[in-house]
Amino acid sequence: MATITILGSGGFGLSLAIMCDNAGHDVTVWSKFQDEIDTINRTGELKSKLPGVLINKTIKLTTDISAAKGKDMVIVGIPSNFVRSVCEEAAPYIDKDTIIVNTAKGLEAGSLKRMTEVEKECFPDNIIAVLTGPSHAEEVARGIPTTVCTACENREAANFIQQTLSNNTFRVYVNDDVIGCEIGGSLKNVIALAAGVCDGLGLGDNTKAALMTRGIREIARLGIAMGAERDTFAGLSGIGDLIVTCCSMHSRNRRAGILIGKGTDPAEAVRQVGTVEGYSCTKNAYDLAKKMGIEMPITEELAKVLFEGAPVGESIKKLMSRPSKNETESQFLS
Ligand SMILES: NC(=O)C1=CN([C@@H]2O[C@H](COP(=O)(O)OP(=O)(O)OC[C@H]3O[C@@H](n4cnc5c(N)ncnc54)[C@H](O)[C@@H]3O)[C@@H](O)[C@H]2O)C=CC1
Ligand SMILES: O=C(CO)COP(=O)(O)O
Repeated sequence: MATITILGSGGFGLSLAIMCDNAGHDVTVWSKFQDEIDTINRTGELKSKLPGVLINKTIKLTTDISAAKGKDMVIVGIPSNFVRSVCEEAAPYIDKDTIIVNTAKGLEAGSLKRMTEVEKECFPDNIIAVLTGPSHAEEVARGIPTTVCTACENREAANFIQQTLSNNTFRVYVNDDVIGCEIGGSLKNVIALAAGVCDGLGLGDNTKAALMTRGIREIARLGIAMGAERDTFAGLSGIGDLIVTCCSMHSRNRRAGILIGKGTDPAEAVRQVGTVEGYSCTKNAYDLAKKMGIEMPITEELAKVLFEGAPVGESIKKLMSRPSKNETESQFLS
């Protein structure tokens, strides 16, 4: 039995809490918002985040962040925009031997840092790991078979996370490539948003296959330039998460994209859907690509659609009329 505090009572935090509680771990969920906890206590669920899923009564719920003290593992389940502020708030209470497990997918605005880099700044003495992969909360919470991976510079800690979180319906692989796992997990949201736009426009399956295939290429191109391993992008955190997010109606990124494709203003589409990590990640990834001199044509066009009012039709035309390429020669280079 492990002692685990999950920061964030959103869909993913709650789904992991249910899974860990079912596996016999001692689980506490922290929320910044008393109303989320009151709603769960009153109704047994949090319909706004995880409709139709009952939250185990054995899970402890609190707004007191000192509940992160004395735990084997603290799982960060907060949208990326708020990871730094929540981790700074938690830092005084976190013991040095607690393993921090990041699940947030995104890059920090401004600094363009990965989430585990942000967390390392907040918890300089702790081991920081990432847990990522194709894992929609709606399915994790219902015990639908799911595979993910965990990456950490400390192999012993990664093995501990694997042993602690694996069960009959949740299979955790260890991966040694922290950068690749985080970049794949964060940037697939950009491509999923674009895939949603194509679906909203009523484009075809060929289009989506093209977007996913060329999308993982440009994600890998950026990731490799940052120090990631090429193979990682063919794994769960890369193509695995890209497939589920581009194809599932659970995906908020895809759903926001569908609204945009049907003509809703991008900022309004995000407002309607809620947590749409791919929105800010498109800007952050595009800024990072420019800074590093990496070509990311789909990300660039999506940034223009989302933030500069570029017509989607023009962006698609531009992508389709780029200079001819040899797929083999240009594999990860352009
Ligand atoms: N939902 C999913 O299927 C999965 C989500 N993730 C990632 O997990 C992270 C969290 O996503 P979800 O749980 O889906 O989000 P969500 O929208 O369901 O819930 C977000 C939760 O974060 C907390 N929160 C929001 N604003 C906050 C603030 N200012 N300060 C402190 N806490 C705040 C609240 O407890 C809120 O319920 C995201 O980065 C997402 O990409 C990763 C894998 C799967
Ligand atoms: O990361 C996810 C599934 O692995 C969740 O995707 P959305 O944020 O698009 O819902």
